Amino acid sequence: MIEIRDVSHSYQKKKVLDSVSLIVEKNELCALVGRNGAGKSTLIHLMLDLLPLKTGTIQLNGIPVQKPGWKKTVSYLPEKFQLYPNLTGEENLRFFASLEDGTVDEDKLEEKLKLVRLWEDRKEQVSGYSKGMLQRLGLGIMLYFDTELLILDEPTSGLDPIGRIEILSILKSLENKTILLSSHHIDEINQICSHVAYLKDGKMEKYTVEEFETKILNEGVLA
Ligand SMILES: Nc1ncnc2c1ncn2[C@@H]1O[C@H](COP(=O)(O)OP(=O)(O)OP(=O)(O)O)[C@@H](O)[C@H]1O
Repeated sequence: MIEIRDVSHSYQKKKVLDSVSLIVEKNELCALVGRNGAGKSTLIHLMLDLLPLKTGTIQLNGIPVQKPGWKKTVSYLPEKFQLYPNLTGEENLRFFASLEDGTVDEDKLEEKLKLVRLWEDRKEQVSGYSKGMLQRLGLGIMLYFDTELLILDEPTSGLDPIGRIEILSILKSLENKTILLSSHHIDEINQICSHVAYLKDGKMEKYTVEEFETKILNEGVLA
């Protein structure tokens, strides 16, 4: 569960988030939507303690961000995940998996590579991977940690239609996950999300996908 209450953020004198509140319930898939520059990345960075939270509170699964333990509750997939191009897909996953305590769970490694449909390509250097494969590997690394809470920054950005469908179908297949993903595509929001958190002029409103389509979409907020 994500609980954001009265969060504000300014860059110099420019107020980007103005007393933003949002609850994402357990097992909910919620899209984070707003025009370019609306403050989506800023909010995500505050949620991950990548920016200092000065006003308001953010709790992830009941743990306030900045307090010990919150990092273990959440995994984040940035828009561009930095992989090692000269390592294979499997070696990349192995590297990130081992960062926690130096060990790798071999069964889990296989399970996640199969889940993101890279088992057959695991021995190939990632410099030879397509954009879609790179993004699926990033997703596999994220899922290796088995956190209940997932935050994804434009997970299908720059992918061709097939690459997007592959990412969406993996996300759709996940069980017992609470997911917040930023997106500019109503078709993908429609396919996998139940709710939309809409940022506009520094304010946040939450809608069901149906409400969002009827009330907001004619404002032309999405690509
Ligand atoms: N480090 C910074 N210093 C000053 N202004 C910033 C900084 N980071 C972001 N901004 C500004 O804050 C506003 C919100 O940016 P942010 O990246 O959070 O928006 P976004 O909704 O993620 O945009 P996009 O959809 O284009 O990724 C923008 O006007 C941006 O120019």
